[in-house]
Amino acid sequence: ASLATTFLNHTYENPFMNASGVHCKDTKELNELDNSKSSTFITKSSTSLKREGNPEPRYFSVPLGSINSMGLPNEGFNYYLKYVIDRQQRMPKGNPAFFSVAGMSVDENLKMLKAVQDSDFNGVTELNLSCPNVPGKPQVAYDFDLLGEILQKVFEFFTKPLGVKLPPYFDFAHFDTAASILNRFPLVYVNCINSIGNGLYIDIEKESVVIKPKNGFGGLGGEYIKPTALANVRAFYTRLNPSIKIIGTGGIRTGGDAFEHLLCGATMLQVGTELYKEGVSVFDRIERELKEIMEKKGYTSIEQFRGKLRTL
Ligand SMILES: O=C(O)c1[nH]c(=O)[nH]c(=O)c1I
Repeated sequence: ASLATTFLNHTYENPFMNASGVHCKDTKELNELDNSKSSTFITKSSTSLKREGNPEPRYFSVPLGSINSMGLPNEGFNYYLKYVIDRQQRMPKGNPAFFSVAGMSVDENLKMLKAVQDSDFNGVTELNLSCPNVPGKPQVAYDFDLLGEILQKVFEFFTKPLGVKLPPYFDFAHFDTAASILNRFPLVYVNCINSIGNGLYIDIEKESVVIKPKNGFGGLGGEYIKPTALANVRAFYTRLNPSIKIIGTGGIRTGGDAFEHLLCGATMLQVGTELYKEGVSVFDRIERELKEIMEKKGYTSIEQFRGKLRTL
């Protein structure tokens, strides 16, 4: 069975990559990703200037997933742009990389995207509209007027491939409204989902929360969020123009989880919490498991079942 995946006219050897924010903060982590069985990588969401982020502990692995309130710590926009452009020069035949931006304002996002547009970067850009952990900043993707406004302004000048990272939605009216806005723009993908915002994990022995920022409230990842992630992948796959692909993120821990995201219609698959727990060897394991499932079912390619989720 082949895991070959064509996305934006490029064929990747498999659909797997990291989720932004995990194992992608600096050159060391990005190089390790690039040298792993991950088919490509995405950088940590960047702001114009370097940010320290929230006080620690701000990420905590728990049995069924993770909780985080990182607060957008990153090395700054120029650091990551330099990394991806140096890599293009080092590896001209390398798989296109993904570059994530998460400005603290519409203007900051426009400024970074203009710089990407004017740069030699030839990969894919992800506009993160769903960071749940910057105190006082409501998520753009939960403000539908702002969502339409920012995309309108972006596509007045941005002509390179652009996707958006979305938070989970939980209501059909929201799926419908979000999709009707997104369908107005030449996006190449939507990435569903970001962490489920503002969960609370308690350590019963200590009778305490486990992360310092926001009195312990943080974005949930891992097994907790797979049903919500699958629903969002399916909801947008069935609502968006076929030219807008879906990247499936959330709760991918095994080959079976990956298969389920593909059944819902995902093209690329991102691994976050499980990558944090296992390291880059997680890609070897998940790829092997997905191949085994496909062979047991008699599939030789992903196209044979992508999006073909049955209903009753
Ligand atoms: O707190 C973070 O840095 C963070 N954490 C997340 O769970 N999702 C995000 O998009 C971000 I920008």
